[in-house]
Amino acid sequence: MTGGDMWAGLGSTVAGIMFAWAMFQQYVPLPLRRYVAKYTHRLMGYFYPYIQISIHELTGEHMKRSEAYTAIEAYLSSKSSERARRLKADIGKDSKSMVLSMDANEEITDEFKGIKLWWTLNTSIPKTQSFSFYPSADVKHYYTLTFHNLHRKLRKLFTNNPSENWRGSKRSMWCHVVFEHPATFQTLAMDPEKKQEIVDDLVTFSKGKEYYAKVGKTWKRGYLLYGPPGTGKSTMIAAMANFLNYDIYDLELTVVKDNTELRKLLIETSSKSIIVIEDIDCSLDLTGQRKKTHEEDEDEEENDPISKREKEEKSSKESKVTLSGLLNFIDGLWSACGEERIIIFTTNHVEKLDPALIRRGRMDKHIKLSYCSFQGFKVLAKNYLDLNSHHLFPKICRLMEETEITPADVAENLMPKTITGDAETCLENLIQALEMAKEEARLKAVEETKEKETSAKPEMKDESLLAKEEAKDKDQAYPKEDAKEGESIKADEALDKLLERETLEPAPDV
Ligand SMILES: Nc1ncnc2c1ncn2[C@@H]1O[C@H](COP(=O)(O)OP(=O)(O)OP(=O)(O)O)[C@@H](O)[C@H]1O
Repeated sequence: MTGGDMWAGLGSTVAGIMFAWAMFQQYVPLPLRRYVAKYTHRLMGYFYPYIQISIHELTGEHMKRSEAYTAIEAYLSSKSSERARRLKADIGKDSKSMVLSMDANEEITDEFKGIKLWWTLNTSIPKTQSFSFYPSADVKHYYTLTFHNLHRKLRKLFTNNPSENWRGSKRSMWCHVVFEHPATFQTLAMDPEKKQEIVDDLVTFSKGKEYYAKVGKTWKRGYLLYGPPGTGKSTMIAAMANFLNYDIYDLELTVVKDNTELRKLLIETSSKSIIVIEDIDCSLDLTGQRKKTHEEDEDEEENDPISKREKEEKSSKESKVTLSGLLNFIDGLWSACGEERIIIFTTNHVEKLDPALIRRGRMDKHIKLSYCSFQGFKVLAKNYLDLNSHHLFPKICRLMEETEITPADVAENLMPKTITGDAETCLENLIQALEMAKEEARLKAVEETKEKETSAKPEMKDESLLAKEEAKDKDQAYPKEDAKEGESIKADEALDKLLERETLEPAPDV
């Protein structure tokens, strides 16, 4: 086939397609055309793995300029002058400077959190004007943002206590950033069986839509994560979110004004999300609020006017969320708005929490995160040093049985401190840290025993003094008429000696 034949063949194919398209548009009824269009789009979707988002310049009934369009224009302004080939010049707001922006049908490549994006400025021309060469006032502009389907769902981390650079809309009480924590259940140092149990629980929950509907329960689940600092509570939340592909709402209770605001925040959370209240024991004086009666408060205030004023000032700044408000948040009627939600409380002091807050049904699963076990260490050794075994492992195992160390401390020691730092040095660092922890624990125990002894002694002395005073009182109240002065002095001396002996004897263990 010659080049000329090929071009002639291609030309007639294109003409054939265009003719068929014109026939289709003219003679096929609209509902059928729509039906065909719908399925062609779906089919195209399999081959075209990109997502496109259009942001139109004029929106709404009154065709007002969209805020989003203006924001994108401003955002792209500097990028356009650097990267676009065809630029549009305009006079700036101050009428002195020239503002450059991308021209119609121009494309700019951009990057967001490592994801490649394309911005295009498009024009849509009304059908009646399609063949006019002159710009028309009816020509509408819109930006198109294109990115790969893979990045369609970026997990988000929301907060109700944002710092300056957090994004959010004026209407929402939550602000967000893209959630990018790398933690997974694989990298979590924990006993494998316990870990598997949690994973199974999450899978059962996420597939439980019908089950929850059948038993008449809202599709939500509460987890209480408790344990000492550095045992992986926050890390586990991140692993859960990554595993389930859920967003996280990090609820800072101390900045929530009152129960009404708490309810509003709850309503604004989306499905497929984890709502977290970290350090719940520090967030609110929940136990105090319940136990302290009103009368007690009044008594205290009357006795101390300064404390009353201080309290008033403090309470005007502090959150007025109450325990009952929080209980309502977890399982009140409003908590049923939305589904597939997990609520997590974390605490370092589970014993401080009001039992009502963490009873089963509210916090369905209580997960204790504890000091690092040898199994946990092996996970970290694999993560940090790519080691499955080492001749120092048995020593580490023995030390871990003898002392307590958090996974955070183990992780810190397993991180090479220099570029040339090898696995052996890291393991030796860990052994050193374990030996230090063991020694510290021993010294602490000695210190505690001493403290117990000293705190027990004054008590005994006090009791003895009391006995002495009582005896004296008795003597004064019922003076023995026949007792001679010398005898009474002797009795006192004997009592003193007795007391001296008692205070010198070691105190019994309490
Ligand atoms: N179980 C664990 N598995 C893997 N890494 C862990 C684990 N626990 C802690 N770490 C490491 O220690 C760091 C601190 O842990 P994390 O913040 O999750 O602890 P926490 O229990 O939430 O502490 P806190 O109570 O102080 O908030 C993490 O960034 C992680 O690198």
